[in-house]
Amino acid sequence: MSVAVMTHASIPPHITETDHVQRSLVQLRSKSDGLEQYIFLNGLKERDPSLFYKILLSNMMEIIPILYTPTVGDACTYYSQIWRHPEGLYISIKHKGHIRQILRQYPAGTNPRIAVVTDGSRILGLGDLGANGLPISIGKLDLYIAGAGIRPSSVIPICLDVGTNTQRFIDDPLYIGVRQKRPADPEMDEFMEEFMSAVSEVFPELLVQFEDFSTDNAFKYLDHFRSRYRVFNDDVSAVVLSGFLNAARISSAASGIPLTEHKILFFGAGSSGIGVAKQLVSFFTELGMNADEAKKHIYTVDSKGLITADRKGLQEHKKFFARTDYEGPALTNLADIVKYVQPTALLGLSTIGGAFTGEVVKLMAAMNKRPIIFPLSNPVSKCELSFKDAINWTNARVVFASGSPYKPVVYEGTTYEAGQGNNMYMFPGIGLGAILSKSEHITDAMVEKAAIALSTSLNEEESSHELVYPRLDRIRDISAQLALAVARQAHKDGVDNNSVLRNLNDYDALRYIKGKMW
Ligand SMILES: NC(=O)C1=CN([C@@H]2O[C@H](COP(=O)(O)OP(=O)(O)OC[C@H]3O[C@@H](n4cnc5c(N)ncnc54)[C@H](OP(=O)(O)O)[C@@H]3O)[C@@H](O)[C@H]2O)C=CC1
Ligand SMILES: CC(=O)C(=O)O
Ligand SMILES: [Mg+2]
Repeated sequence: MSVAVMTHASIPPHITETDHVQRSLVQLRSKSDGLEQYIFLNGLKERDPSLFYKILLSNMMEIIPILYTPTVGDACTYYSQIWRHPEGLYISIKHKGHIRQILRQYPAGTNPRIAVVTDGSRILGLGDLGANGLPISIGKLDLYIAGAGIRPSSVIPICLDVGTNTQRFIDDPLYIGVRQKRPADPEMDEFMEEFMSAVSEVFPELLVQFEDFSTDNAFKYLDHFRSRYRVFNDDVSAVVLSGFLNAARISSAASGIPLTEHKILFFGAGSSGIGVAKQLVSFFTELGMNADEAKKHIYTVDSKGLITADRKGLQEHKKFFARTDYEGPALTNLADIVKYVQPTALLGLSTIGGAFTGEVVKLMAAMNKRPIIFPLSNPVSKCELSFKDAINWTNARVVFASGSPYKPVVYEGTTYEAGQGNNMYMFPGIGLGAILSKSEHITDAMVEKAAIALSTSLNEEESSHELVYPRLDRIRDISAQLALAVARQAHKDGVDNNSVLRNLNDYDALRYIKGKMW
């Protein structure tokens, strides 16, 4: 119950809604530890949801890094220890065979529209956290609410509790999940079939966002379900294309190298690295290149080094970008790979904190007037490069965006701001656009158009500061623009079902979208 409607005599006379917002913020700020702040906010949401959302909506820059990356990484790591009350849904492997019945127990009369579903197998860059992964789904949905105005009653965080391969959790007496190893593929595939069919039947209007599945399952289940259900995978569709386009503009202005001649080195070739690389190829093909030409601009690196086609036992998802033009001994050291490739852009989606060493960054700076360096792994402990080092090692010439936020850095009297290349800019708008256009599926083109809308959303002030992503406090406006782009593309792809939105001009469509925000 919010303070405004509290009438009980136990409420002191001088408690007003306005000062209670301030009081709650003071309480939050009195905690120096991020995890304690997370626990406080989590308790506030349980006690007084309307106060929680009021505080969230008016203090997004401060609160989002607690509910989301980086602090949500700690909340996941320690979720079994900090668990206080039920939130979200746990669908367990033990429910296999009767998942429909479990879902039907969800409170009657609610009509969830978006579920973020994780199986906890690759939470941020923290690995297999099993049932501790639920806060990532909760955090993403808080962003849908804050960033795109989705009603809190329309979201449903789900953790698929199928086991964990992290032995220390299985051995931990406080671990909240089932104490067993993850099932073999056939059993997991059956479980996922049953879950997707049940959840789509019980909640017919639901859009499902897969989140933080391990590489193979991320690709497999997206491919498997996307033409049958309303589903997308946030990690495969990460936010890099839009930031890269803005960064390339800045870098090209200094170097004269046109966009179509950039060379992009992906450090990390998992679900995100490969997903993002494919988006870039798709974008280059729209500029007139064929896919073979486009992929020549992209180099990928995994834990074994530069990915080349002659490598034995190469996983399926790595084959498309495997280089056929490298001859010589395997290149395993990143500095050697940078010397060989001479990239204009270095993107990190590897989960390896600090992997972009002084040597690597200085090489990038020696080769490029404005090197593009995006260390995108989350949370901060897994980020390949800190903003401070990036600025110092490049004499502030770097064009930078990281997955988790960094504070501004002062270098020789000038203050520089880090871009936050995080898919939090994308999924709220994609979800809103998909819901409002009532689209049956989320096509690649819808995601790509959202990325392009994001890249063109910078205002003059942001561009003049050479930002590559807009400021977070404009996220509502940005989400509306992305939702419009998504809805328009859904129509072109023949998957939308809302003729009202379809027939409005852009001005009225934006008003319509904003009018639907909570
Ligand atoms: N900023 C954002 O918006 C997003 C950020 N991310 C972040 O990206 C990271 C990766 O996610 P995801 O792609 O799903 O994870 P995956 O586990 O699918 O991929 C990780 C990749 O990094 C490679 N890798 C691991 N160790 C090394 C190493 N020592 N040297 C070089 N490469 C290495 C792996 O190699 P191998 O294949 O050989 O195992 C694999 O290709 C996570 O930290 C996640 O938080 C993800 C989505 C969005
Ligand atoms: C941001 C995100 O989705 C990730 O790091 O996995
Ligand atoms: Mg993710």
